[in-house]
Order: sequence, then C-alpha cells, then structure tokens
Amino acid sequence: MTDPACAVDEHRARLLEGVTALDPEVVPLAEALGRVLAADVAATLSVPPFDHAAMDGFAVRAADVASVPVALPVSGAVAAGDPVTPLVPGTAVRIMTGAPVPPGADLVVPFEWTTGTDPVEIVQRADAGRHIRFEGEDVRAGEAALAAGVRLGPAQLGLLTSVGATAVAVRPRPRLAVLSTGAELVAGHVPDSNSPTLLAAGRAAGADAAAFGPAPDDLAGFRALLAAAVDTTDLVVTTGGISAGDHDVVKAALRDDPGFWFGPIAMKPGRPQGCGVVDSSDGRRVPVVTLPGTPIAAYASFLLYVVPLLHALAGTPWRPVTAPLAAPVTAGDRTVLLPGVVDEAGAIRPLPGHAGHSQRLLAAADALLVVPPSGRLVPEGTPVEVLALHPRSQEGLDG
Ligand SMILES: Nc1nc2c(c(=O)[nH]1)N[C@H]1C(S)=C(S)[C@@H](COP(=O)(O)OP(=O)(O)OC[C@H]3O[C@@H](n4cnc5c(N)ncnc54)[C@H](O)[C@@H]3O)O[C@H]1N2
Ligand code: MOO
Repeated sequence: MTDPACAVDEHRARLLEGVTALDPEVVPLAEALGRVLAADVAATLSVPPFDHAAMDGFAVRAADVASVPVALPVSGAVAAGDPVTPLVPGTAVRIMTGAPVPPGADLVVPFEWTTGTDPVEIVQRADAGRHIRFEGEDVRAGEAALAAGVRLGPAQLGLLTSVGATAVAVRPRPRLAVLSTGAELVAGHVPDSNSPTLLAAGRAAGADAAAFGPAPDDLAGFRALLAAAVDTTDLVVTTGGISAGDHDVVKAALRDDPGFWFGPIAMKPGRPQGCGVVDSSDGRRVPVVTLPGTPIAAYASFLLYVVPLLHALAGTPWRPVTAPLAAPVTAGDRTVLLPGVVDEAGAIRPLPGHAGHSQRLLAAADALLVVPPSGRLVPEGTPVEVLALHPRSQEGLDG
C-alpha cells in the first residue's frame, strides 16, 4: 500500500511549473567565473590564431628531407612573437615553439632529430604537418565555442579569452533568501542550524544566499521579514512553522493565499511541505518554498526541491544523480531518504543506525539515498537517486 500523500516527483514538478531563467546580463570576462552562459558564444578568433611550431627545431619543406640523412643550409631564425618571412626552398629555418611557421615550410623537425649546426644535418624523416599546430585546428573563427547553459570555470574562461570574447551574456546568480522561523530560535533556546546549512547548500548550488531569520512566531513579524526577503531576492525558502501546531506561523500567514499550496508529501523525513509565489513591491513574482523546520527534513527537502529550482532560475540543466546500491534496502510505503556513504566503486551504502533525525549521522554521510515507495526489498546494484551532501561527496557523485 502506498501513502495517499502527494508524491515526491509531483511536488518537484509543481515547484518548477512556470519558473523561467532570470534575464541575462553582460559582464566582463574577469567577472564571469562561476556564471552560466545565457547565449552561445561564437569564436571571433581561431584557436590557434596562426600556424605555429609545436617543438623547438627547424622549419623545412618535407620534400627536402624525404630521404635522410640530409644536410640543409640554415637561412634564418624565428621565435614566438617574430613576424613571418617565407622559407627559401632547400633551406631550413631555426624555429622556436610558438613561432609562426614560415610560408613554404610544412614540417618542423625537432632539434633532437638534427645535428643543430649550420648546415644542419637531419637524421630522421617525418611527414608533412608534423610538429605544426594549424590555425583553427582547435576552434575555427565563426564556429560556436561554448553553448548557452554552460557554467564558466577556469577552462571555459581560457577558451573564451582565446576565441576573442571580452564580455559575455550570463545569467545572474539567483539571489536566495533563507528565512528560518521559530520563537525558540529567536529566544536562543535552540541554535538556528537550518540557516547556515541552507545558506551553504544554496551557495554550493550557485546562489547568492542571505539569511533573513530567525523570524518570530507572530504574523506581523514574519510578514515583515518575508516582504523584505521577497523584495531583495529571486527565491525565498522558509523553514519551520508549517505543520499542525498552534504557532505554525508560515502556514497561518500564507495558507489563504490562492497561489499557495500546503500539504503532506509521501516522504520521510520532510512530510509537511508548501510552496507558492509572492509579488515583490517592484512587480516580480518570487517563488517561496516553505520547508519543514526539523533540520534533517529541511536540508533533505532543500536538496530535493530547491536545488532544481535554483538550476531553473540560473538556466542550467538539472538532472537527478544516481548511484547503485552497495547493499539491499527495504523500501517503505513512501519515499525514504537515508544517509549513506559512497564506496570506492561509486556505490552507495546506507549508514547503520539510521535514527530519523540525527544531525550527527547526517554529518557523517556523503549523500542521501532517495528510496522510492514500493514496499519491497530493493536489491544491491539497483540505481537510486542520490542527493550529494556538500562538500565531501561532491567529487564522488557530481562528476
Ligand atoms: N500533529 C502533527 N504534528 C506534526 C506533523 C504532523 O503532520 N502533524 N508533522 C511532523 C513532521 S513530519 C515535521 S518534519 C515537523 C515539521 O514541523 P514545522 O515545519 O512546523 O517545524 P517546527 O515545528 O517549527 O519545528 C520542528 C522542529 O525543528 C526545530 N527547528 C525548527 N527550525 C529550526 C532551525 N532553524 N534550526 C534548528 N532547529 C529548528 C524546532 O525547534 C522543532 O523541534 O512537524 C511534526 N509535527
Ligand atoms: O518530515 Mo518530519 O522530518 O518526518 O519529522
């Protein structure tokens, strides 16, 4: 028997409905690290920009060195940065790595295959084209160098520089508000652990994240902080105050809003969930995701629901990451999220002693396994969705 509550995938789809990527902005390349390209970039320069030597040696005509050994007079020298002069047929030009290949030459013979003297004796033959990097062999001017949706890292910045780009259209980093709620947090009786966790998880997913909480359990106080968050960010995540208690302020403030949905999701932890849209004072429709307050439930729900939303705002493709089970797992009547560790083979094993709400256990885990409801034993080797926990598991699971 499966839980009658809404399914995980259904809720994920509801959250993503109508969400589009933020409007692009043009930034200098020096400020583009970590940003997501909003449009394809076509090369204005070829890479390499001209035919050049890949080795220090002698530029020659392959026809002149077809049989070896052969001695050729040295008619010149060219280094990187020098202008090009044509090769006199039947001669060799000393050439340094990166120097332009003289017109007429079609082969660079490395020093190691010669006597290095003048005249130079060439002792090993090679075909035309050897040790030359040809103009445009990597990227040809006019062709697409990078596609929209790519996140710019060190290699992408290098490529964009080589193809002549100096500024690029990128998506703004989504601005994420984390608004924790609870009188016990405001009073200092319980440390607000959701805020640092969700700020870190948001930043790891590419957002500019800021904390607005903790908000008190009174409507006016919560509404004031929510309005401030909505006015200055692109996505607001609240924690706590959404179950069935007398002081569940988030639900009380938003439940009558026609754009809001609250309800149980067939998952454990993280059963109570909610979402909707709030208008900012400058007329933007800002998604608001209301997560449960229990720290494990809040973090797990953030990874499951908010990370895909951040990808949608940033214009980056999102797809679930899977890993094979390292041990059989018994599925329940609803989706179960289990802390697990990744082994050397990349398989994931649930940590023993799962205690439902243990922050200590979560801190020892590489990832959460997402085990869908079936009520059956899921055999070892079955691929399951995994939610990587930043930063330990990033390499193992995101690559
Ligand atoms: N009668 C019912 N009670 C509860 C239900 C239910 O369906 N019926 N659901 C339970 C489940 S499951 C969860 S999860 C929690 C979620 O409740 P809330 O989202 O309203 O969260 P709170 O009541 O505000 O807090 C729950 C718990 O977590 C602690 N907390 C909250 N925020 C933080 C924070 N930022 N840092 C650290 N700890 C936090 C809070 O002190 C509470 O102990 O409801 C169950 N109840
Ligand atoms: O959804 Mo709650 O986290 O099970 O206690």
